[in-house]
Amino acid sequence: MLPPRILVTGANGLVGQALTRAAARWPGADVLATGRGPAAAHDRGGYARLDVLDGDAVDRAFQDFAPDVVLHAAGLAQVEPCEADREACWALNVDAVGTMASACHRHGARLVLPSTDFVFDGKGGPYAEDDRPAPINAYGRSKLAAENAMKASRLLDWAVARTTMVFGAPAGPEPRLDFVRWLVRELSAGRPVRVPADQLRTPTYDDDLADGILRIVRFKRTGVFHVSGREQLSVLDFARRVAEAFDLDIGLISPATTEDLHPGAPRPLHAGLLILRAESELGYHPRPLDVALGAVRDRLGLGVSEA
Ligand SMILES: NC(=O)c1ccc[n+]([C@@H]2O[C@H](COP(=O)([O-])OP(=O)(O)OC[C@H]3O[C@@H](n4cnc5c(N)ncnc54)[C@H](OP(=O)(O)O)[C@@H]3O)[C@@H](O)[C@H]2O)c1
Ligand SMILES: Cc1cn([C@H]2C[C@H](O)[C@@H](COP(=O)(O)OP(=O)(O)O[C@H]3O[C@@H](C)[C@H](O)[C@@H](O)[C@H]3O)O2)c(=O)[nH]c1=O
Repeated sequence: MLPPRILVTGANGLVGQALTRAAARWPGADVLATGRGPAAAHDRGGYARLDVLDGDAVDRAFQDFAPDVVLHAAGLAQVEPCEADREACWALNVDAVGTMASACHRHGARLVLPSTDFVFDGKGGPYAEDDRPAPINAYGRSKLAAENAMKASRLLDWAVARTTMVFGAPAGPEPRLDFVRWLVRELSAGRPVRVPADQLRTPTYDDDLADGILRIVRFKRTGVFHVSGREQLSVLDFARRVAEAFDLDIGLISPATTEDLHPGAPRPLHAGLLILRAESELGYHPRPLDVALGAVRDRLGLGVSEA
């Protein structure tokens, strides 16, 4: 396909930054990164402010930039805040997706939405694309509703990329750290941490996720794809692997139950994603977990040579 014009929303976030970097590597592609505040880190391509809750601003962005593809990474990706303010969660995670799908339909653009393994109930993971969603918290319900809003829209050219427990090393101010950077910060400071031993996930390196999503675009695929790491492990075991990869003290990590840690916001326990479809149809091959953790260590300037 001809190099497309790609609009990224939520481009200051963890997923949005990775998508912007990956899109900018597409030879000839024109990339517009957009976000609510000032640009966090976009040294290639353009950046513009765009509040996706503002339908008029979304329309203007389509008129001005005329995207062929929208990678919609703006969202509320935190479980507790979604429980605490369900209206705000719904407005951003569901209504704004409907607005974006309508705009894409009117302007003939494709739409790709990152979603989550939290659309499932955690009784039977890791999950395949055609397993039955049954979310157990407000965040998961909002993401499933967003998926359904895309399916119900008149837009034909849409894709959902479900992922989980994304980690990386994004630039800029960090209101909320991902699991790996949070753990590295705590262990580096010598603080003990309690992490869930009863949750299974398939943690995902941000650059691998972005590669998978750009493959969906390049191969013009539609529908639901699972794009995550391939290794399923407990959050406790993941924490231990992080400690090993960063030469930190494993003894500071102790097991807890999800119920103890998150009394007001349940998580699916046996979750994580099967990526067979992405592997076979997109040639998506995420790097092994330890290689990904080494890459994060390098990106954070904590590699062996820098240590
Ligand atoms: N992280 C994960 O493990 C994970 C797993 C599964 C699915 N996902 C999905 O991936 C997407 C991105 O998540 P993330 O981890 O990148 O979250 P994130 O780091 O919190 O990034 C979300 C971005 O959305 C922006 N945003 C919020 N409200 C906005 C608005 N009204 N207009 C424009 N931008 C707005 C935020 O802007 P500010 O910087 O101004 O707050 C932030 O930069 C979400 O849909 C999430 O459900 C993430
Ligand atoms: C980042 C962080 C984690 N933790 C501990 C408690 C959590 O149970 C555990 C795992 O952290 P997280 O993966 O950030 O928790 P989480 O259960 O909120 O994560 C989820 O977030 C959703 C947005 C995604 O869609 C899901 O795929 C998943 O990644 O680590 C903290 O105590 N403080 C922190 O700041």
